[in-house]
Amino acid sequence: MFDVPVPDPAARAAAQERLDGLVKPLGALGRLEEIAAWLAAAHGSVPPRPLDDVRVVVFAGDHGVSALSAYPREVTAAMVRVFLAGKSGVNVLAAQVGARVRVADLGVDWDGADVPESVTAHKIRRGSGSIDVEDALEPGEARAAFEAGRAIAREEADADVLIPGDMGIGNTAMCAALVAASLGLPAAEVVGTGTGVDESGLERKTAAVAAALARTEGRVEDPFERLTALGSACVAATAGFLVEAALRRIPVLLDGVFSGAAALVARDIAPGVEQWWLAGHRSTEPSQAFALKALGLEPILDFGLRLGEGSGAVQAVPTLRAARAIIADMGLLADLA
Ligand SMILES: O=C(O)c1ccc[n+]([C@@H]2O[C@H](COP(=O)([O-])O)[C@@H](O)[C@H]2O)c1
Ligand SMILES: Cc1cc2nc[nH]c2cc1C
Repeated sequence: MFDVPVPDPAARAAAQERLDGLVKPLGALGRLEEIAAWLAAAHGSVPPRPLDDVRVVVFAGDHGVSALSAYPREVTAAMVRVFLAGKSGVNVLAAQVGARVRVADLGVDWDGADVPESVTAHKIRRGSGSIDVEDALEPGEARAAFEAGRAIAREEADADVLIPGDMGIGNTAMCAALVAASLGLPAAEVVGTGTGVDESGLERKTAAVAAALARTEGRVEDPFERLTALGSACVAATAGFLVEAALRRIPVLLDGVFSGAAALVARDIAPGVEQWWLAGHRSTEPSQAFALKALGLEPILDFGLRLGEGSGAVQAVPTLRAARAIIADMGLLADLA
């Protein structure tokens, strides 16, 4: 069991009092005020710390159901090299807001011989089982991956905000299955087009997710069993990363469908962790919408993004900085001449 801390209620109350006294009509900065109070509670200070140190960790892994993607399995490993070269979407978007990007290979199906040890240090396995016909992970691997994700969060514990990203061809089918199993939803409601499958691709994907749910029915109540049956090493690690971030009082901006699926499982493992999260953006995947609704999170941005990698969440960083700025720098009504 985890003793999840509660974001500081005194800092939240002090932030709210200051927000109410700022030189504006009461509540006129809307959602920005909510975010400012949330950030103050998470950092335990008014104003919150400047968000100078924002870090993205891209959890990479292959999936047994990669044939359900619009792109070939080999893209996952190739993209690890793109992240390292600084040329991915999230590298470029993170650079815009001064965020750092780290990639962690939890389960890519390659040897990655010439990538830095820091990338593969927490590797659990190569690929995962094809969840429509077999378990994703061997017994014990879900917990090992969860612990690996916790270790990664400990390595990044100086951050002011953490962002989980993802790279893995086929991972949207895995996410749909995890979300469906977590919330008791049918495959047809949660499966989306991922990287852009056509109508027949969507049918095949829905059938595979339905088969995965039928195969594992009755044994996915336990979150670690759910990760073993339907998840992957990278999503289990992300759940561990989210839990450890909350234990260390680090606020998190969730990204797309992969974040949402990991977050649902993390919340089942450690209830209360969701208080440490904001949803950076709404992705196009239906299972992300279900996950965010169940977590009580309203996305900050809605740009129709479906890239993953952490790319949507990094774009919400300026909004968090704006929320901090109002509380740090605006004048007070009481000082009006
Ligand atoms: O973040 C999202 O919501 C999202 C939606 C669609 C696709 N993706 C990315 O695309 C890959 C998974 O798509 P697919 O079609 O291969 O399952 C994976 O690398 C994700 O990061 C991500
Ligand atoms: C090129 C490419 C980049 C990605 N980044 C995240 N998912 C991806 C899927 C593809 C196909």
